[in-house]
Amino acid sequence: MRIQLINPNTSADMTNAMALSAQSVALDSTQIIACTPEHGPKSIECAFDEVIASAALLDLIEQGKQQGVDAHIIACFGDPALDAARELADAPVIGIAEAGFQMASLIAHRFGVVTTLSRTLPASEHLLQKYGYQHKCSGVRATNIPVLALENIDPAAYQLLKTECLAAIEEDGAEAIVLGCAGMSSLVEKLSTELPVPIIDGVVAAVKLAESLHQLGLQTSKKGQYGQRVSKAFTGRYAHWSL
Ligand SMILES: NC(=O)NC1=NC(=O)NC1=O
Repeated sequence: MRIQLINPNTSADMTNAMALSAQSVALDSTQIIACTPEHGPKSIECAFDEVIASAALLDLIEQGKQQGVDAHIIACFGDPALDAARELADAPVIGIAEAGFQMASLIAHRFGVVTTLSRTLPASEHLLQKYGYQHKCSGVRATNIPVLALENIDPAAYQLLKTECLAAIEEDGAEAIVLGCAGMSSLVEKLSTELPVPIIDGVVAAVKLAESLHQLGLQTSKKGQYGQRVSKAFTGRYAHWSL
């Protein structure tokens, strides 16, 4: 199968790092097609970043659809444009936050989320409520590590991340941890050896969910919410979306 792995920010190094994680768990028969938008923010850390990134993200979804990919992964913890992408796509579209929550809910009574800037906490809390996992989450914690500081993370920042994970476990009662940023994907192995609970990265969780859906022959339902978008004209830079 072919999985389109979309990093919605424009940092190619981050795309490459998450592609390595994805490939490390993918079946031999799975091809990971990693892509980065040409336009948009270098990282997504607030509502403005997310909205701007979403337009280019949807162009990539359409590109993947035309290429006939078997699944799309939106590899940003805010799951930006996930519903819109599902209106466009026929293949499954998986957001890494939803994938991480789902995997955590299968192996722990309560899981914690440890993310980047504190201003992204409401977004994570919103997704927990939207997906129906609020009752299984022991709490969402921020490290205040900027997304791009996760690339080649320095020892002080890593220690900060580990400390928040330990606090989630010891103070909040987290029995598993979902890492709240695609940029943390390369840190799962090290954290897993140093922390007493399962550590879940939404990127690799999304890859395995995509493979399962493909093997079961399940695609996005086009009835109702994710049915074809409403036909209308678009103007200016979005004229290509006219339907
Ligand atoms: N919580 C986050 O900040 N998530 C993210 N921002 C990005 O640019 N990529 C992420 O995964």
